[in-house]
Amino acid sequence: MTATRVLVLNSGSSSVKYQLLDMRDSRRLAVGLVERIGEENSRLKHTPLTTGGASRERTGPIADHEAALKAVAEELAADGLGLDSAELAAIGHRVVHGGQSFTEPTVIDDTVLAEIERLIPVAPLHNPANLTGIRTARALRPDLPQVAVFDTAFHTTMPESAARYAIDVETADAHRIRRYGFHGTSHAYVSRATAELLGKGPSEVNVIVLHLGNGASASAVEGGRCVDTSMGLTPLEGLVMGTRSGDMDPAVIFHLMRVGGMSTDEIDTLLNKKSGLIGLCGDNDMREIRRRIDEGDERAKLAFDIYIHRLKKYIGAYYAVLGRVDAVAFTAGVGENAAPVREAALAGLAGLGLAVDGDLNAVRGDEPRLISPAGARVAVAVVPTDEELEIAAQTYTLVGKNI
Ligand SMILES: Nc1ncnc2c1ncn2[C@@H]1O[C@H](COP(=O)(O)OP(=O)(O)O)[C@@H](O)[C@H]1O
Ligand SMILES: CC(=O)OP(=O)(O)O
Ligand SMILES: [Mg+2]
Repeated sequence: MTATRVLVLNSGSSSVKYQLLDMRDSRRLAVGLVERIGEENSRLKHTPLTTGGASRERTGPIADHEAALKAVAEELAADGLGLDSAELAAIGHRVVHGGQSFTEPTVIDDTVLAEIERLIPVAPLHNPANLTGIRTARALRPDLPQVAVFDTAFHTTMPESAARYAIDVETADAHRIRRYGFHGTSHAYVSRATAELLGKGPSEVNVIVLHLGNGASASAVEGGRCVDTSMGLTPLEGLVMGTRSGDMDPAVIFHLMRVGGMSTDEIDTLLNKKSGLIGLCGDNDMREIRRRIDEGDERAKLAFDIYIHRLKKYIGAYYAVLGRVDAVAFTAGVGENAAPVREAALAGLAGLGLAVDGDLNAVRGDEPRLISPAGARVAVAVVPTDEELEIAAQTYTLVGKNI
């Protein structure tokens, strides 16, 4: 029997998303999510897709990522899809920061683990969770190839003019300070799917991809290659996010230290966890913000307006970077679901050939779809991302090569 299954683990700071796929036809056998890890009210939702069985939920405290993965392994085993299966070919892991060391999916050994660990200071919310996922999976199946697929990989094609900060070159190089970019698996998948939606090959189109989840980033993709993206050394730069500030004058930090008396760690927490939408209005979920706006809440409205203003600036910037834009693609939790965000982000941009059709924008669905009016100069699309499928495909291709 040939092993054709891949388990994908996407470990976030407080969650794990997972999928088990059969790569003969990219079919999902099981999907699930563990959220609020480390809190009292953790939740595991597991959906087996082979048996037609209903989703199962576990609630109650799940202390850490190791406990989360063990619970996931138990749920899979209960459906006869356990990690001990001979049909499992590999486990694919999302790893957020690969620095300059990793530009391709990589089979994980001790050296690779050490490098992911070395990069923790530049992805403090993400790399530790990714590492725990890898270590736990390795302990459960030491014989199986474990593959790391890096968020940063797709952005390594950025030219130096976009990747470098305008700071002293020697200092930057000594500390490997440059713009790496993140969510690359999503930007790669969505830019390709957008080309397909237009009936073209990836090399034929220029696309602005707006990945708007809890973390959010924009990218300019020219003929299938990333030429700029909004996140930088860490996933803090760029757009306004659920809990992160995105762009601001770096002198705000000196000011908070000198005048505000805050420590480095306090400022780190402020900008990564207590800023963005949650810092502006107390909520980071766009659904809740829209509900509050409908009730006339001024703070929620201001938070929304700041979010949209930043998004619009990046759309304009990447329009200029690309020169010719064939499509703008919205993706991830907010991009796929929040019609008012899409409408507001492109409002007033008809002069650039950008517009949203109100009726098409209101349609919900899981398939890639156009929301621009017929005959528009630039296509505007909603393209659901699938980081797990992309990670599975890259993992399976790499493992196939190594057999
Ligand atoms: N129906 C919806 N309407 C508006 N926003 C939504 C909706 N569903 C999800 N979201 C937004 O999507 C976010 C999560 O996006 P997701 O891509 O899953 O993020 P992450 O992978 O960073 O956890 C939520 O915080 C919420 O703001
Ligand atoms: C890199 C990053 O911001 O990821 P996420 O959106 O999953 O937090
Ligand atoms: Mg995400």
